[in-house]
Amino acid sequence: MSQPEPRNQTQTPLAELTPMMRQYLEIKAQYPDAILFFRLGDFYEMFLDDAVKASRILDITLTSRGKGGDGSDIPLCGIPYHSAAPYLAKLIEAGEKVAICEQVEDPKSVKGIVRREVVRVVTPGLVIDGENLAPKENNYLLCLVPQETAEVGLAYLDLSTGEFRVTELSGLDAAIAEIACVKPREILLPAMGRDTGLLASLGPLGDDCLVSWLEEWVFDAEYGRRLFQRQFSAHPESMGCGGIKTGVRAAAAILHYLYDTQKGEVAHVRELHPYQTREFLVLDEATRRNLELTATMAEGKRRGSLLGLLDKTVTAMGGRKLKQWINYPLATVEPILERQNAVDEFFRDPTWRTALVEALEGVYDLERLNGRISMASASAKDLAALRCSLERIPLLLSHLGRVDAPLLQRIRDEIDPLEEMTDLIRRGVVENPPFILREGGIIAEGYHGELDELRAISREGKGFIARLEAQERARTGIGSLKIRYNKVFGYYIEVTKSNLAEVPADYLRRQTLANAERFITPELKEYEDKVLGAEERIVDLEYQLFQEIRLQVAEQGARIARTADRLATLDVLVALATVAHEYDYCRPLVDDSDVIAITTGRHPVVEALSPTERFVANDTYLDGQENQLLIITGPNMAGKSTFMRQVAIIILLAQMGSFVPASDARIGVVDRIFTRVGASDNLSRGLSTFMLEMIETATILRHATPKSLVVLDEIGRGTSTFDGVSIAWAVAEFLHDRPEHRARTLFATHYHELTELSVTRPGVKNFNVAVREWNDQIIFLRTIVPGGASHSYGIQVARLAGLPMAVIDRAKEILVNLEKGEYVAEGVPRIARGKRVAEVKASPQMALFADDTDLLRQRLKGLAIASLTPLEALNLLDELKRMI
Ligand SMILES: Nc1ncnc2c1ncn2[C@@H]1O[C@H](COP(=O)(O)OP(=O)(O)OP(=O)(O)O)[C@@H](O)[C@H]1O
Repeated sequence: MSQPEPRNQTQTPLAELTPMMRQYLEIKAQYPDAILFFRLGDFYEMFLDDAVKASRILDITLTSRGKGGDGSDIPLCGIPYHSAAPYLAKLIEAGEKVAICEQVEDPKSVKGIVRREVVRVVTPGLVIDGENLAPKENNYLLCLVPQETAEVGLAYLDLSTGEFRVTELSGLDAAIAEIACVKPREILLPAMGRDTGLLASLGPLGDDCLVSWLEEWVFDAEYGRRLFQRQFSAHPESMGCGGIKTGVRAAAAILHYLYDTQKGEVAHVRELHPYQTREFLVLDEATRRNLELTATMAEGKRRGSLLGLLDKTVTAMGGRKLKQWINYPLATVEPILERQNAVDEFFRDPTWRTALVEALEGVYDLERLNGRISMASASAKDLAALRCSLERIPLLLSHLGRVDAPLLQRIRDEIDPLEEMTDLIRRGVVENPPFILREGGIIAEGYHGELDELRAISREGKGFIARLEAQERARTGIGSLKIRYNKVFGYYIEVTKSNLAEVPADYLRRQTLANAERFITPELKEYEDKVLGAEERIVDLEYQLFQEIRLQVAEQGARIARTADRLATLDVLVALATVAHEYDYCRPLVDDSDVIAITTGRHPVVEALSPTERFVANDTYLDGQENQLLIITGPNMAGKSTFMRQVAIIILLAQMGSFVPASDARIGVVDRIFTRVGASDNLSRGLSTFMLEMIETATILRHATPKSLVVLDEIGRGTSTFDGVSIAWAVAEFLHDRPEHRARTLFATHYHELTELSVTRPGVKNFNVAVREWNDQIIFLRTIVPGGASHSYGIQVARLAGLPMAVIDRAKEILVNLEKGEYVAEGVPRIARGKRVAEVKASPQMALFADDTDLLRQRLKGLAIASLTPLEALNLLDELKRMI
């Protein structure tokens, strides 16, 4: 959804419009690319093109209001302001921006038109309200600053949590891979990129999110420094961003956009984390997709992906952190071991894990609560949720009393119980406050003296009325006398017509009804003022006190953020231990060697998704030397792809700090995993399957290092057999022979010729996936065994797939003849039997050919070879040749 062109809202001259419409158009002109929610009393109204668009998206009635200067109706639609949230969510979900324009003066105190201002622009990348966000997903706004010659700058922010990161990447391809990993909801790009086809180079990534173009001056380095100063009170250099100037410009542009849309401070965005992708195990876009790390390839679902399997986290923060760990596995041994030690400690003690999970279960999304609190949009319910969460901390800490793993010790020491804050909210806010802030009932009894007094008056007043009623009944002797209340008259005494004679002289008449009269007394009036005044004051005071409490909590935002982060890490570590225990994983030995040795490894997702079918485990050994490149042959459907993916996933799991699905594993840390697997669905970039395959292969050959893992699945199959074999062969040689690219490689192929590489290349080893033939059927054993496969069994697999028997039989005939190298005159494989033979014979050409053969035969039969001279023999040969 790229940003629409600014529209010409109306041709009407401003002077001819009503003052309100003029005000509307003036404000709208400042927000041409947003839908303007224009506050009119209890409604947000939308006009003109906005109204047409919004009524369609929201499925609400489009009406019209007055006339424009040209006499045409002005389209209009509106939504009630107090229930705007779901409508807003729907527009954002549809990729729209919404500018919220409020009345900033009290209409009662203004003559003429009330002043209005846009107080906030909500955009898909800057959503903070819980109901618009998936709990376990981040909501990122990303900014990309491409450069011709230097590094590309990239920064992204989740405003709902305050997470803000920045990096630089070499080239647009690397940046695109990073964008695919971050999956932002909105991308900011420099306006100059409009003319250079920047959006087109982003391909489908640009279609999945809103693209907003920012003017060039926003990216000015000096302006960026000023924004850093305003937000962080620091220079980029002191924040570790000295070496990434383009990255800093991207981050600063995000700050600019934030200020421009939020109109207020965003104090919870208090840190910016610079990072380099090479600090992590690098995975390109295709590899992430192929390995189905966070979404399945076919449907893009979380369920069925690695994330879906591992996600035993119980907090939303933990869920998001786990996804980050999968997206950014580590690439150095020390921190991996640190996580492993922690997982190991939990792994050994299921009871302890259960206790921790129970304690964590009561913890709400502290990161997002913190964001809303700091942006003053948190409700009293949010504060109560914060209190509930913080109340779990003492219990959690008591469970972490004795921990050995240094990471766990750090987590324990850095989780801040924030007792004084828990105490403040407990004292200040009632246990279960209402959602609405302006109707009272929020602040707890005993928190504020004046509030308590006012409440007593209000309560007392009500008691007084009841007593007064009894007293007046007794005084007047009118049993049916009632004291009532309505909004117009306040409190009054009602006496039916039949009792009017008994009314005392001090009653003042207020209203006459058909069969009753209403009176007041000075005493009643005095109490009324007190009670009603108190109730109004209570609501105001409660709101003021609530804001004070929220502000005090906001001041501790940094502490809440740190605690939230540590709790999230704890949640992930416990989840990984739980998975390891449930699926019987082992702790891998992770080191700096070149060895990848896996004993009885399994594919974690395939294994878990088909619990009825036994998953056959396989060993793997790669060392970059004698076992550097494994050629894996075997029939279709045998399990080659599954095996190779499983090796890649086991490495990734190990580098996340997780245990792995194997009985034993040693993983020499890998710098990048490359995969070239099957046909990609990326045809929308306008490339053919083969072209794409070759582009991906080219990338691999350029970037693979001896520390990388390369997975190649049937490369070359998108072209003719001879071309395919040649390319596959040359690629394998390249990866073996070039020391700088000697990556540990798994190479699955149907070209059995490739197994011959092992004769001349010492690092190449052949393996195949074992199958057994039985009664012309094929049974998949799924075990990887040394040696090359003898057959492809493609026809047997086709039979399993249900191809008609006629086709299967015919294919077998053709295969036999192809294998014998027999061809008919036209180069078609010679046919032993079958229908086509008869058809061929019946054709006139072939009949001619048959006659010639007979003639040839007759001529040869009649020859007396012994009596031929050499010259006659030569002439005869010439004649025979001409005959055919
Ligand atoms: N080790 C295993 N144990 C049990 N089932 C397996 C195993 N490996 C693979 N499978 C199952 O076999 C099916 C086919 O596996 P896979 O796609 O890996 O075969 P392939 O050899 O790559 O086939 P093709 O050459 O046609 O791409 C998978 O759907 C998977 O469920």
